[in-house]
Amino acid sequence: HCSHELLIPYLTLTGAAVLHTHETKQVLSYTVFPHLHGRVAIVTGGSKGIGYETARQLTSLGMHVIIAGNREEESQNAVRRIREENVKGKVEGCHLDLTSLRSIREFVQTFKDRGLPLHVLVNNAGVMLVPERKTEDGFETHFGLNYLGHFMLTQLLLDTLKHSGKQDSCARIVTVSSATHFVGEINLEDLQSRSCYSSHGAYAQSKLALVLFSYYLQQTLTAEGSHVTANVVDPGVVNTDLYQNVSWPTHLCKQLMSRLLFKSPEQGASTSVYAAASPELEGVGGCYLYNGQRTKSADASYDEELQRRLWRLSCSYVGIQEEGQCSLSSRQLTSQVL
Ligand SMILES: NC(=O)c1ccc[n+]([C@@H]2O[C@H](COP(=O)([O-])OP(=O)(O)OC[C@H]3O[C@@H](n4cnc5c(N)ncnc54)[C@H](O)[C@@H]3O)[C@@H](O)[C@H]2O)c1
Repeated sequence: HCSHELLIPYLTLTGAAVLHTHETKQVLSYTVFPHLHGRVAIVTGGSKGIGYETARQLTSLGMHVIIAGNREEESQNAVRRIREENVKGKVEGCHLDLTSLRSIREFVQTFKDRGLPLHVLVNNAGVMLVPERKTEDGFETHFGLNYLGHFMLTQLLLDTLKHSGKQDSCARIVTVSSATHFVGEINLEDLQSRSCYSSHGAYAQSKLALVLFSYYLQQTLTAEGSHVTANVVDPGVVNTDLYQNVSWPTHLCKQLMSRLLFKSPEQGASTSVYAAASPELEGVGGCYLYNGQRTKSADASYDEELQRRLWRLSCSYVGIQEEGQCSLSSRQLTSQVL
């Protein structure tokens, strides 16, 4: 973890340059996507950046989109801006703070109380390179928010997804990872990065964990014969606020080059929307998608033993039995982690 300090700036700049040379900054065409009227989606972190564009584009395809975010005003602004476009679907905001297991439970309860189906869950929210600090439940922030928060959210919504998916129209879980997962390492003995904290290593670990989780989830869904699919998306290098914590030289480079080399948020959301809505991916899960195409993820992400061990540990961290039932209260959980 501690030797990662230059990797994210390096990956960002080389990734952006590769993107530029291959001219892959196009927005995928949505005209081929079916109208999705009546289908319900939750987009975490849908108030800005890639998540906002994902929410906007899914709404324009006719979906009922719930923007799940931790900043009330930002979410309401996003909802207002999307509504102003006279889009075909419905959009609304709902409070969700992924750094709090209590907030995740409350969000899911509020959603379930409405009796709505759920056809698409986009696990998009994330932070990068935040200084060392803990979530409400005592987890390292990247691990707790980017990975474990989405792990918990997905687990709690799985029954609704399973009820909503049909044989010819599966419910879809779309999880946003990053090329940074290629340099990630999972340290099962120290998932909270206590022995040596590196914000770069912690971010990369959280993004690799999301890929491992998604693949294992797909295996269990297939084994059960569920009509739910799980795919992972790499949005590319996108001009968003995610880079607010990078070092000042990287920030300067980004300021100078982002317009030319980085994808716009709209372009960055293309693959998430593709994974959420494309007929080509009907019934297809367990893929790593980049620029609207299936591609290979890091070798470590296919390690089934690692997937299983991470899954088990994650279940114990959030107090969920492997069958998906809650066994521990938040209070027990906090004392266990701390
Ligand atoms: N921008 C890129 O180049 C890039 C590259 C690879 C992967 N990604 C991934 O794309 C996803 C979206 O990032 P972005 O680039 O749009 O960044 P962004 O900073 O614009 O958006 C992040 C979103 O996450 C939300 N969020 C942050 N903390 C939260 C919390 N505690 N609870 C709920 N929501 C919270 C924010 O409110 C925001 O809506 C992230 O998972 C990121 O890791 C981005």
